[in-house]
Amino acid sequence: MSPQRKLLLLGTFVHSRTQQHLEFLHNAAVAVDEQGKIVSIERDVADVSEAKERLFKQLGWSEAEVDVTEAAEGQFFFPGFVDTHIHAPQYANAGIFGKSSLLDWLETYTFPLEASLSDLPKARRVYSRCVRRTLSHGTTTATYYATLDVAATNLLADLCLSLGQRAFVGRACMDDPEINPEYYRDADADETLRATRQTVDHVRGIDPGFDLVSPILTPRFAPSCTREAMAGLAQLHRETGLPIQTHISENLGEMQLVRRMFPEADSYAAVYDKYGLLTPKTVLAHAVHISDAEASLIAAKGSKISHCPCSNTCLTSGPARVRWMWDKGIDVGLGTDMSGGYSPSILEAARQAALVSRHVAMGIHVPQGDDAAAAEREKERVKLTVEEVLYLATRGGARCVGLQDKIGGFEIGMEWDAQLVSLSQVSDDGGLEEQDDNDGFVDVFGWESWDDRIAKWLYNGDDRNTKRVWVKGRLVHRRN
Ligand SMILES: Nc1nc2[nH]cnc2c(=O)[nH]1
Ligand SMILES: [Zn+2]
Repeated sequence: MSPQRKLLLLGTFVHSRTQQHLEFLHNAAVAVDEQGKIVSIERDVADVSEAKERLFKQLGWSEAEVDVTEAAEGQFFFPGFVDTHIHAPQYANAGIFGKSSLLDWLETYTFPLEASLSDLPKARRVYSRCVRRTLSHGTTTATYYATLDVAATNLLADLCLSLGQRAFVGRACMDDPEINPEYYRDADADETLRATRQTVDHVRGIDPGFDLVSPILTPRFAPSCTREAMAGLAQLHRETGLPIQTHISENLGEMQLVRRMFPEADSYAAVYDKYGLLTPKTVLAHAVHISDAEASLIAAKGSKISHCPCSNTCLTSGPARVRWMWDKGIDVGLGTDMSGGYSPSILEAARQAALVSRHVAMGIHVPQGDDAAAAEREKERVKLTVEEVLYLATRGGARCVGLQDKIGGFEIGMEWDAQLVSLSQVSDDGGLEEQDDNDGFVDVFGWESWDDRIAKWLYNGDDRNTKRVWVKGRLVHRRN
């Protein structure tokens, strides 16, 4: 990799200050060192060239060693998105799910595709496209499920590193002979653990500090795993401190299966707890149907939830209740869960999170009489705002994967994982400014507040608005 250059970014910066509030830094200057760390943030800079000169002097930098990017009118810098749950091999199936729901979808579409990626050239095609595509949508950190195949999983880690995406890469573990098809399963728990260790060792070899790419222990979901495999992975977690990801309570048929297969546990969450998998470093995808007691258990264990609204709709799994999870004190991030969800975009996931929360609200029954007003208030409360879903997409996701001190916002000492967003400027005759012709369909007339511009981007934006993407200070995607 060529040595990285220092960066100076100028213009408007937008990020989450809190769960409810965005912060806008206008006429700001952000300096990033060659390690990709933010070393200076100045706001309300009156004179750009004066500020440049002063900053370079302060930092001991010379102009020649710095790449300067200035956001034009209508553009802003935003933190890179964190996808807390995505299946890289399934990228080839994005949009293909028909009328299926989870268990038949796995059997019909997913297991055959995943198994076929033991063909390494095919895996390379799918994985490199997946990483490039998600980067182009502003995903600077992705928490990936790969497949059973160690070589292909290791290849995904290699590609994340070379293409510059921050990633957690999990070799999917599935050793239960009943649920997993014969053509796509581990021989036994020993094989699961051996193969997992091979991927852990590989990633340690290519990125010893796990600075950009880290392994993640990945029991696919309880029905896919024997008790021995789950307990073995939990032991590996205790030895290595590596994070864990799995699925929970996505679908009613799946939950029935769990009840039948694990009669020793009171609930789905209790299965993971019994075998040592509910930890502060565990990300649980979906949690659509968890009970109050399960949510309390997850909160007490400090485990996180990846909300996957697009997938939960596509596979008719159900509407997950983010406000309730937050009330319980659980950290929540967003997952595309592609190809359970059709889209590789976290902006789309954020939009869908806002919409699904409205479906949750519409499902709240308003009784006649004294309780009506309280029910109406609750209906309002469960709806997620623009600010809240963008928090989920950035800082919320960063907390889920333990990177809250490194990414998700613009603070001195954090790393420059960011995107430059551009919205089309409508000219006086109702056309577009020339450079904006290919900028998607967010039209800004000029009278909108910054809050309104961000809302327009959330609801109508796409990858055409994402002009530059950086991870750890490295430019990893650019669109003209
Ligand atoms: N959405 C989703 N749920 C799962 N549960 C077990 N495997 C999967 C998967 O690949 N996708
Ligand atoms: Zn999933």
